Amino acid sequence: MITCEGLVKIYKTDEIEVVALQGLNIQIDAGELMAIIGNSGSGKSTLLNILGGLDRPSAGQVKVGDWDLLKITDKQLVDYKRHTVGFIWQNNARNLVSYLTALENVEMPMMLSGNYDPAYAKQLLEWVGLSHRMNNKLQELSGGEQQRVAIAISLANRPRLLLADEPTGSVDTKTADMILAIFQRLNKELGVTIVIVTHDLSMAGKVGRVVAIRDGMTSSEFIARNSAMTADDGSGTGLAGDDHEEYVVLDRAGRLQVPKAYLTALQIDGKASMEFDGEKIMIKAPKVITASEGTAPNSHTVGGKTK
Ligand SMILES: Nc1ncnc2c1ncn2[C@@H]1O[C@H](COP(=O)(O)OP(=O)(O)OP(=O)(O)O)[C@@H](O)[C@H]1O
Repeated sequence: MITCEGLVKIYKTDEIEVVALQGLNIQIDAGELMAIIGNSGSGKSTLLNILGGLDRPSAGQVKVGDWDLLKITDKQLVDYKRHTVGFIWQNNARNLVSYLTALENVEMPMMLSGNYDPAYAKQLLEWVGLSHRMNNKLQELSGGEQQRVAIAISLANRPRLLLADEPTGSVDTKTADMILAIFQRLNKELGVTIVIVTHDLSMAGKVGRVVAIRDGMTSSEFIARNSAMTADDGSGTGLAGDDHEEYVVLDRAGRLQVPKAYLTALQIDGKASMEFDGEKIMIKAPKVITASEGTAPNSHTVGGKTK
């Protein structure tokens, strides 16, 4: 459903340019429920905003279904946001109207977009487990309940893709589990593709695939073997355990990102030597060549003279 290839996003301000995404590749299948993790500033929200049509890519390829988000016109983008994608933020509930009921809050955007469907509004609140709180004013609901109203609203336009940026960032563990269970149900029963950006490793650990972003590029991927992944292997993500297999991501040109911790441990800086023994590829610190050792290993001789 989603294909990003060599995706670049550059933010330009008066004096500086920030390269938020530098040639990111990612493929997300229709009907997938997956998570994106990464340190602060790695480009997660930038990616999500581009996929949600809130921000424009600078270069590369980004396709969602039949939509090409690099070439899309402003008018088509409005259509895309209205019909294809739903968005959930950490503090979504802030955008809700406190003196309206939960149901009225779901109905209102439906009315504004000309798709008023009261039966569907009720069904959405049932899906998020709030049928008993439908007629309560928003201010009477807890933070977690308000976030569930926000999830119901994000589905009001029947999107095929749901993007959630830190959806459990400001709720307790029990509510976070409940929100994840709602996502799992929506994914299974409605077939909505769901992409979650999160810092919450326990949440990431409960989905089938997790993609780690580092410095604006996809660096590694964790695929579930069984269910949960919680153990920290020291690789910096805290995700690889017995339950998930970690893979390094290679782009089309064969480039990969080597974790900084590995490079530091081997004091590799700028150059490395690479060997292939028929089964494995080994990356090592370059051999230090002293004057007494003579010719450098990467030089070659032509016509008897060293070049
Ligand atoms: N509107 C903007 N203008 C200029 N720079 C920006 C803008 N938005 C993001 N950036 C920069 O782009 C980089 C990636 O930011 P982004 O918000 O995508 O990271 P993130 O991984 O979501 O971080 P966090 O987890 O802290 O939200 C950062 O260096 C950030 O400062």
